[in-house]
Amino acid sequence: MIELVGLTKRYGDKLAVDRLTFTVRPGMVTGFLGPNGAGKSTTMRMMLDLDNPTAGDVRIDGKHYRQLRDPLKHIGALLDAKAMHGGRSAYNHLLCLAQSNGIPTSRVSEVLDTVGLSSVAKKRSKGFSLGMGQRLGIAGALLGDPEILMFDEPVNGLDPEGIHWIRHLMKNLAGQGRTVFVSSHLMSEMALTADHLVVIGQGRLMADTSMAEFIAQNSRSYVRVRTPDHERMREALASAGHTAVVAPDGALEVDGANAAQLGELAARHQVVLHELSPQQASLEEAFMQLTAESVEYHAHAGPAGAHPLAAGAPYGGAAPGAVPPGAVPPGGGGYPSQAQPPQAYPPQGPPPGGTGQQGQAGQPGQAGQPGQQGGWGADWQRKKGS
Ligand SMILES: Nc1ncnc2c1ncn2[C@@H]1O[C@H](COP(=O)(O)OP(=O)(O)OP(=O)(O)O)[C@@H](O)[C@H]1O
Repeated sequence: MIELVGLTKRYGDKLAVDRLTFTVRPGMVTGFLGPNGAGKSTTMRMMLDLDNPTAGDVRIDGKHYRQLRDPLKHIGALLDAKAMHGGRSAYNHLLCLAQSNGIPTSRVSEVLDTVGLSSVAKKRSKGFSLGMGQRLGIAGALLGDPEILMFDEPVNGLDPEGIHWIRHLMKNLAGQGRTVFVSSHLMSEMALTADHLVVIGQGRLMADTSMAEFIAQNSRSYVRVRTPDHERMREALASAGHTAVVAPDGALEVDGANAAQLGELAARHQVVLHELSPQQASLEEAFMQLTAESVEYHAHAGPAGAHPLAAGAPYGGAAPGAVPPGAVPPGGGGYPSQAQPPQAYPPQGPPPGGTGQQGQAGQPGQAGQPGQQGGWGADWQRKKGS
């Protein structure tokens, strides 16, 4: 379990993390989301004692990180896959970590096998691709068989097989009762992996809730209607007081009525339907809805205006909350509060000033803790059994 109480970090004028209070619980995958520069990496660094909080506190199973004996046996982390000695082989990199944390040498080959790097174990890591580096970083996190695992953008650079593998790895680790805390900008991947979400924006806590609740609370549902009798359906909708938005493919997205009501409405007006499908927003849509106002770094994709079909007023009259012209986002979400210039997400390129990920040379305590041999994995096994 990881507990944060009022955790705050200020860099000069910049309040990077603002009084964060939440608990990351065992037995589930907790996703850590936020726009670029929201403070995710800074928060994770403070959890690992790589950065000092300006105020507040963070504890790992009730202790400060620096109080942990052999920290890799308690918490394993992947923060920056490139933060390793490139001249060392993958095997030697892990061997150093193992020896300084009282972890048996045999574990090195085990984790190399787990992450699929056995065949390049003797190769220097500086020749590794991004994805291979990620795998090596993940091997380092798993080395001490810890009960808490933390991954910052773990799928970055992984191929589809690798993404599939890490998804199942995280689920399995959580299924064993471990605490798994993972940040990612890949919403589709997070939707498949995380059970619980912690969302921050500009350093502040915006949500701490289950995946299902998050999507339900931060999105609208609507019904997608496709018909060759466009005009007649439009008139039918207007007569019933429903508002519709035209999706880029010409389908109507109707709020405020369920599929059965719309099917009956169409039947009464003798409108042929080719599609009538209730839509649940995706995690990405819900995330963008919640964080729209806390996005600091906007990219601009070109001239304003979405799909040409969206240029007119929404069908069915000017209902309150109707999407204004040009506001239907690509994909046709049509959420009123996204009525702003189109934005690519995530924005391309680094934010001004960088994200400050320099110097994350692994976890403290990965070196300099010799003499803790013996009992490897015992704590974890004991806790699992208790
Ligand atoms: N060492 C530092 N010195 C000064 N400012 C920093 C430092 N580290 C981070 N910041 C600033 O703190 C804010 C939060 O950065 P952080 O890297 O934690 O965000 P993030 O949510 O991890 O972003 P991303 O998703 O882009 O990785 C940013 O404005 C960043 O520029």
